[in-house]
Amino acid sequence: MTAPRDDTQAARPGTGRLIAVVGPSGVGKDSVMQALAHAAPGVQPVRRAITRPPGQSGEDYEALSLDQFQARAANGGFCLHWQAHGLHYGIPAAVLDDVQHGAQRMANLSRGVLTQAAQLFPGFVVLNITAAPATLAQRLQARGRETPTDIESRLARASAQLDPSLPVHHIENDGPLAATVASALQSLGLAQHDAPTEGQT
Ligand SMILES: Nc1ncnc2c1ncn2[C@@H]1O[C@H](COP(=O)(O)OP(=O)(O)O)[C@@H](O)[C@H]1O
Ligand SMILES: O=P(O)(O)OC[C@H]1O[C@H](OP(=O)(O)OP(=O)(O)O)[C@H](O)[C@@H]1O
Repeated sequence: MTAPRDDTQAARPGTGRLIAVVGPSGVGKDSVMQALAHAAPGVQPVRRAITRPPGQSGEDYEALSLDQFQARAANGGFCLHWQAHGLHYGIPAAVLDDVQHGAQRMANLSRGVLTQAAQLFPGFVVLNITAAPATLAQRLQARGRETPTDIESRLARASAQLDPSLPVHHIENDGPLAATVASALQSLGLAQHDAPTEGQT
């Protein structure tokens, strides 16, 4: 079953796009997305479904059991889904409908589904965030959501390569978050607009 389209996010057909935010674990994807959403309210983050226990820190997600996730996937409830870190992740099918109707959305995706996502979504772009390995290790330890063993395996996955044919904006997040967000806004063309204007539907 598909949730109804969120018309508060709708713009004009032909203007929609999905910004895929990618990068290694701990690089700052969720932090950058939260700050971008604040700075550009017309580009809201996607709430992912994840087979992660509820109530863990970080992003706002829909916690599903494996059975719930698999049933949702079988019913066409996701436009994209993948597995990583021993978890299943899904992007609601309604997000594709929203973007096809002109909305701008951003989603934390696996680098492994970018080629598929580029074929599905109109206006598809990638925001690839990088940071030094020592920065990643320090941030994952400080975040404290994963065990030391999980952190090791996340760091081992850090250097996944991107398909060179994708439209990619590269951003470094080794320095202050505000500087990274300013660069991302500039690179994505969101620096001066995208705040909803009065009367806009
Ligand atoms: N520029 C930054 N400077 C300092 N800490 C940061 C910065 N960006 C993110 N963090 C912190 O690093 C940790 C990992 O960030 P997070 O957004 O969860 O990364 P990801 O979603 O890529 O795994 C969090 O504790 C976050 O507060
Ligand atoms: O294939 P990759 O590009 O390596 O990505 C694998 C997964 O890692 C991230 O998950 P999650 O947000 O749960 O972890 P993170 O916050 O530690 O990055 C990302 O959103 C993917 O779901």
